[in-house]
Amino acid sequence: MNTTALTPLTARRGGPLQGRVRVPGDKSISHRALILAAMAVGESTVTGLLESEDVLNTAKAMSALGAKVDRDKDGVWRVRGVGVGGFAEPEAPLDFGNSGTGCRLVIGAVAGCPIKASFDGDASLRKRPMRRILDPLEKMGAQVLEQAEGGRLPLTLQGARDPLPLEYESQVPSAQLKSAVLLAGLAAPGETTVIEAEATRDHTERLLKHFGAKIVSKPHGELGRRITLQGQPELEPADVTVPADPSSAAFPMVAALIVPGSDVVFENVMMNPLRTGLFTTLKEMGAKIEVVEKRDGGAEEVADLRVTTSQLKGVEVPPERAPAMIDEYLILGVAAAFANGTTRMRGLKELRVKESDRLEATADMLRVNGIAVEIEGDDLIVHGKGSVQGGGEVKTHMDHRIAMSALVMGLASEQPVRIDDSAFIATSFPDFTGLMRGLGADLA
Ligand SMILES: O=C(O)C1=C[C@@H](OP(=O)(O)O)[C@@H](O)[C@H](O)C1
Ligand SMILES: C=C(OP(=O)(O)O)C(=O)O
Repeated sequence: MNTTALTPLTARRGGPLQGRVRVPGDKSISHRALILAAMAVGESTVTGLLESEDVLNTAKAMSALGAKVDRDKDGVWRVRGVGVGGFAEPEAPLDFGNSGTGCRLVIGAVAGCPIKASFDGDASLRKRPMRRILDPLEKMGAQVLEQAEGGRLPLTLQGARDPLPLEYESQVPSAQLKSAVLLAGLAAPGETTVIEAEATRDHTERLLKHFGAKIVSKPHGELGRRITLQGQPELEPADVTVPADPSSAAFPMVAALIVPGSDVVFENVMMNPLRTGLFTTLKEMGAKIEVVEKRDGGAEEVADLRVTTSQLKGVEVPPERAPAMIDEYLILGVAAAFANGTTRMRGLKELRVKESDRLEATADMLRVNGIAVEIEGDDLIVHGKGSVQGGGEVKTHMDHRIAMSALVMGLASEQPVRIDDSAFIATSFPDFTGLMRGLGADLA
């Protein structure tokens, strides 16, 4: 990513948004499909892979670790895997750019192999906590040879020669942490168990099953899961079809809700209940989101959704919903700004350790555009007035979701909204501006 030259972009109020769109493939599933295919024996295919910078960095890492990764002319990805424990030592440091998911999951996968590998990322990723995954991985036999302060990137890991299984009670609600331990556990004999107090997205579990692993997930306590993986399976190659990413759909969806006269159909959106917290919240706010058709999309249920402009009202968002919408609070902040009344979003601690401090960033994005916002502990409180003044310039802090949220806000605010840099949108949604312009958005 070229971080020297900034590429600002401005969103202006215009006509209604209308049309039928399919947003790109789910980012979480795309990373996992590549990693598991690289750990299977034989050739897997991935159709509908999200071809964004984050995912392409994972694809490069899989090649550097010895898998054969190719893209057909028709866009299908073919991965010839090396088997569990079979990664080769990479010649150069693995660079994950802006991607926490790619980096943490691959560290987990490498931790179970007897190789040394170095991991790095951009300035945003270098600030993010890695100790949360390194602690359990060290218990499984991996050794951290070099690390920046606090266990951050860049770091060098010696994977375990004889990986140990682990029973791990996770202290943070993080699917990346759960996945790192499970991927390391693939190479360990016996059972590796992750206990989470609050269930997080379960794509790793679903895909592990799809690739032939034995894995059982049971309820644990009121909100949690206990997930047990049988180690040392021979993963079978599989075909994965990636559904549309609900976290990407969130941006044009909120745009359709707040731009007067809009009517947009979103095709094939993944409806995994551990990802649809935003849809639930928007409906509670009065959003017209209609399920046109539901289908079984293989490992995940998918639906076509029709979204029409709606007058929204403020709501309270409970903390236990956070894992099912952890990446959606920025765009929910925009919806809340256009709602009538106060929206209180509770329990947002994890937002502080994403690509940026998203709790502060959401507050700043809204404040520079005339919205009254408070942060109380881990809660974000947005005082919506039914309309937004706009006119602000939003700092994006190398964070794609700030960039897209601020642009959506500008499509319905009285004055245009400008972002300082649109480059990082490419990490998760490379054709965001093209898709939005196709619906009628004024982005220039
Ligand atoms: O596992 C994943 O694919 C992801 C998990 C979440 O991160 P955490 O595990 O850090 O909560 C989320 O924010 C990220 O965009 C993708
Ligand atoms: C937090 C995100 O991704 P990652 O952790 O993979 O950088 C995100 O996409 O919002």
